[in-house]
Amino acid sequence: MLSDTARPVIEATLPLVGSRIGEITPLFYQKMFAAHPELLNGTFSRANQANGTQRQALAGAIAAFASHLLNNPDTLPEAVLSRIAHKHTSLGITEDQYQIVYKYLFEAIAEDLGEAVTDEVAAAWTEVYWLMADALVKIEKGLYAQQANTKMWMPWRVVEKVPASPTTMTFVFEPADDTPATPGQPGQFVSVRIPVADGLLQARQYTLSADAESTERRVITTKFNDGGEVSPVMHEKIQVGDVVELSNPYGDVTLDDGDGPLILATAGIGCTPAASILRALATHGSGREVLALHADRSLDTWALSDQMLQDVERIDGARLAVWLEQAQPELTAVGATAGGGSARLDTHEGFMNLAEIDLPEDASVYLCGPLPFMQKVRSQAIAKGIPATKIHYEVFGPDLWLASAN
Ligand SMILES: NC(=O)C1=CN([C@@H]2O[C@H](COP(=O)(O)OP(=O)(O)OC[C@H]3O[C@@H](n4cnc5c(N)ncnc54)[C@H](O)[C@@H]3O)[C@@H](O)[C@H]2O)C=CC1
Repeated sequence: MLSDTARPVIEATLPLVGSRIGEITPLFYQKMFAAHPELLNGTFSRANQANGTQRQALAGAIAAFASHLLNNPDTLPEAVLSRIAHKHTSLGITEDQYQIVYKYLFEAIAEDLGEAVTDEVAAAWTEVYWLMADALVKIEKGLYAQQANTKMWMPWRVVEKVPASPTTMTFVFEPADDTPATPGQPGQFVSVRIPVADGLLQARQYTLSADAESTERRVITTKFNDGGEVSPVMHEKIQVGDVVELSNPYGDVTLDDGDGPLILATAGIGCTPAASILRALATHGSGREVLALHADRSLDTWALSDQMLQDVERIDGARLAVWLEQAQPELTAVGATAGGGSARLDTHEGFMNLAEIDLPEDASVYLCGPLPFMQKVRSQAIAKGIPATKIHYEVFGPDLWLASAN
């Protein structure tokens, strides 16, 4: 916990650090990459550096962590740390890298804040940094220890590559060596690491979209991001037979093993964790009550629609409702695809609105989709009486929800 010496210093300087964190974090990354360019080869995302989301997420995490320490002196923000640790382990982050980050972060703080960084201020913020770093290292060691192997990256061969909608592609991989694979959990992701156009290695996280528990295959569904670095290579260059590097599966937004009702609310390519959860429930013959809700632009853009509809059909207690921005005269055909199950398919126009439907009592809610979608649907769920503690959400990429909350 924060020491009695550091606490008043953090209290006094948090507003200043908070107001300058947007300037400090880019300076930090600039200094760190100048000294350690190798960190951009396979560890940090060059795209998230270029578009500024990585530094916004770091700024948000630091501010959230320091505020938490002040407001809740006896606890650590477990949810924030867990999310970061799962992302770190999927990228193979090691303990010694925290020392590198410390050095350049504190150089950036000193340079930006100048004389305001007295020895006392530096010592107090150093304490905050190591409280956070040590907690992350501990969680990350635990996550690495749970794996079936000690490797960060393993070769997997593409055995299938099929479009899941006009802009999305499902890839199925099988192991390309005899490294024992860790079974994943529905809701988890793997990092995919490939060389991009100029030969630099870049990694991205993709949710397992089916058969998450398998050790024999990994299935992901990726969206083509025009102007992106990784998905265009995946969609246009990677072919069946090619070998790519995958991490072990990570991610803490996973299906709980209770038997209570579930609401899976997704939008766009955010459908992947829900598709994986539905597949697992169908495979295990689950008797849970499941309400799957999905929002998309049109029927055509809805990736994995057939898979989701078919799995909903296989789960006795499952229903599905979709919201499509564009009116779809052919919507009734959706039920037909799923074997005549239109009675369990409810269709709406526009953005998702929970006020339009009945929700099961006492349900756990899983959200995944663009940030404004998740923020709106979370508020709608709370307005319908679902406690915030029962609402889980998965953020693809740097966690800008945290940043936007500060
Ligand atoms: N959990 C996450 O962090 C996820 C993040 N994303 C991010 O969102 C980006 C766009 O994903 P796409 O699949 O292309 O989504 P999209 O832009 O096609 O939108 C999908 C659906 O989300 C809903 N939506 C979008 N904006 C909304 C708003 N302001 N209010 C309410 N609903 C809204 C609409 O129903 C829309 O049809 C991705 O590139 C990714 O960065 C996407 C999926 C999951």
